[in-house]
Amino acid sequence: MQGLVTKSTGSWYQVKAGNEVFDCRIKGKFRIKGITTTNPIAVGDVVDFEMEPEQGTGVITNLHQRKNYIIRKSVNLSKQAQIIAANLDQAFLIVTLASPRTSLGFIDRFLVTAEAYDIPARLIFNKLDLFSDEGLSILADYKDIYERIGYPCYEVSAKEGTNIQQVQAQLKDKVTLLTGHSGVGKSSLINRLLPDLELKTHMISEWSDKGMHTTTFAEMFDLPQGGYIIDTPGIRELGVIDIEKQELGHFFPEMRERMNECRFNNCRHINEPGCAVLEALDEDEIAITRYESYLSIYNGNDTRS
Ligand SMILES: Nc1nc2c(ncn2[C@@H]2O[C@H](COP(=O)(O)OP(=O)(O)OP(=O)(O)O)[C@@H](O)[C@H]2O)c(=O)[nH]1
Ligand SMILES: [Zn+2]
Repeated sequence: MQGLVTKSTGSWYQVKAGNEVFDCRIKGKFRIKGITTTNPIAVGDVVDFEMEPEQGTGVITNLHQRKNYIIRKSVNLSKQAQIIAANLDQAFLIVTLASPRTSLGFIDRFLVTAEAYDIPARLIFNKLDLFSDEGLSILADYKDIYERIGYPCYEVSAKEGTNIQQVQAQLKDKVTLLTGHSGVGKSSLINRLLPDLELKTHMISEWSDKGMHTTTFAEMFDLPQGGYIIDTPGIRELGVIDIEKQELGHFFPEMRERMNECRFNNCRHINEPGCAVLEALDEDEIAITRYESYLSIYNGNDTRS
């Protein structure tokens, strides 16, 4: 049978085929060229599996080719990576300007990651109900920075249900990763998007009862209007295997579209004469905050806030 992996604990996989869901394990080795992963199969994967009638569980026998996948780099130096999810159509970052504040550096690192994986990205500004007039004006500036370079933005209040339909409309028939650092209201927003939340809590406790619960890396939820959202509990930041310094500018759309005009084709856009990026920066065509993020990533400053 062919199915879609909707949840993974590292040793057990929940596989959806038609309207049925099966608990499956892996047999044999699944390797991906170039990286060593701690989990060979992830949420969003399409797999073939066979049922074992005695146990009532399945065995995954084949992994279908992935359109894309995102990973989390392990914190140690073993170069091991964990695949968080596969076959994404888009990724949404939930951000807040206050309580807690998402830094622009954090937003920009997320966007660079999405570009590196070639996954369209959008930003959701949550907690709209808390905004003062001053906050609203900052929000307008931020929206302008990001929409100008091709990242659609939404302003919502998960608490009050404001503008949730705009987000919902974008999710229809797509596989969407939702992410954001702790406290931004990701769970509250998911609750809004999945009216049938009882299902969510129910599934998790059922797995724990069966003793299958270890760490949940990611979980996929059916949307009532069609499509899926992927939640990544406890994952603060997405990792990219490796971005070469020379490549970094390609992952900033506003730099990408100008760098062919730089005098030197190996321009780093830092202090080179005839740099089209620096010129655009001078003329306020490129936001200074975006350029600062470029420099920060380029220099390997890993300030995570
Ligand atoms: N005022 C306001 N508070 C919100 C809104 N959305 C969420 N919150 C509050 O923000 C806090 C964090 O919300 P959660 O939904 O738990 O956030 P989370 O991103 O899932 O955070 P973690 O559970 O830590 O991962 C809670 O106290 C929510 O009630 C909103 O739109 N407006
Ligand atoms: Zn340049």
